[in-house]
Amino acid sequence: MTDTPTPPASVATALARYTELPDPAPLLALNFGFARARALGTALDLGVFTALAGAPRTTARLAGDLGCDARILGELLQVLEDFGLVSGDGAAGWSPTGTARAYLVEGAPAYLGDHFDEVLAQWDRWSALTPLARSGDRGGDLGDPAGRGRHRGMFAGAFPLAVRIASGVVAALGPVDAGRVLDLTCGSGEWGIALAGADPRARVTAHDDPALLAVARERAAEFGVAGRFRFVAADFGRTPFAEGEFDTVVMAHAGRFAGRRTAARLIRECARVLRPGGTLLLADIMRTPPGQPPLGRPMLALSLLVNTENGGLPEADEYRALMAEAGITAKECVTRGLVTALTGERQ
Ligand SMILES: C[S@@+](CC[C@H](N)C(=O)[O-])C[C@H]1O[C@@H](n2cnc3c(N)ncnc32)[C@H](O)[C@@H]1O
Repeated sequence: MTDTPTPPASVATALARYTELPDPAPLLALNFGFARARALGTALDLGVFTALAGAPRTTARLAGDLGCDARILGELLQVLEDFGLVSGDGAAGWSPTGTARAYLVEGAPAYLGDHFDEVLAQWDRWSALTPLARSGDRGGDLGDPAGRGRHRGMFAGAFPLAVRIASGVVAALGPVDAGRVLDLTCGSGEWGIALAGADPRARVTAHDDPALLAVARERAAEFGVAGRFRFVAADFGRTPFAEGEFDTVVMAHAGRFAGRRTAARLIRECARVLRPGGTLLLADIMRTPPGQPPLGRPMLALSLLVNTENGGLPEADEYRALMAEAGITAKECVTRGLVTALTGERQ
């Protein structure tokens, strides 16, 4: 046996400057995160998961079917295997894993590809984060009322995620007597659907832009509650609703995109159309829900600065203050994952 030679003292000292440092692996993963997102986006663009869902295919066959270069597609499939999204191999055939079948195959009820597309479409805006950080000049249109309907993939495409949370929050709030419900800026309608599911007598008015209402209508039908829904397209600045018309009003995920001034206006509108004693359910991602871990909140806060003109993550107490100004007394507070729901009673 030969002894491993001891490096000269000067080499050992120099080496220690590199080996006795914290593990850099998390930094490398962060730095390469953009490539992972792009690889998933390209697999969705090409329709890889949808094509493989029918029957396993070899790399060569899939390349022919999708009109792709077999070498690059082969490497992409290896990456997707590494992500846990396909299994098999290039010669015997690839198949989507359970996660990919559930969320990445077009036509699946929980398909998230439209939402992911819209998130990836923020690429250029995020690439300009450095000049934004220097100048502070914001300009994204994600919260701009004029841009509504353009972000259908972002909002309606997230239904499979949102309906789980909305149902969980409604269940956590306990038995509901929702009555006449208004879901203001309802998106794909998950909150109205959750309330209609919890209260078989609830009748829901779903309000948004026509493009989003078409999605809400389909989703309400999917859940068998469309017969208790009506759909009202209107700008939230000029709604046709009467004073005190509703027992329950939902305002979900609107304030953080729109900014404080518009959120205050929306909460005043909720108060106006609620009957005295009626309930406001205000759900949003809030900055620091008491006793909750941050999860992805800091990144979402940054995303609102990148993608909206006025948006930002609000504090629950800011919403409580806006509710109080509008004549609504805050009551319960429930957090599920990233979403916090405040309830309040109209005075
Ligand atoms: C972030 S989404 C929230 C959707 C839904 N409430 C939810 O919880 O998923 C905001 C919604 O507000 C709608 N919206 C934005 N500006 C609007 C306006 N001026 N009038 C009516 N709806 C508007 C958009 O179409 C979009 O569906």
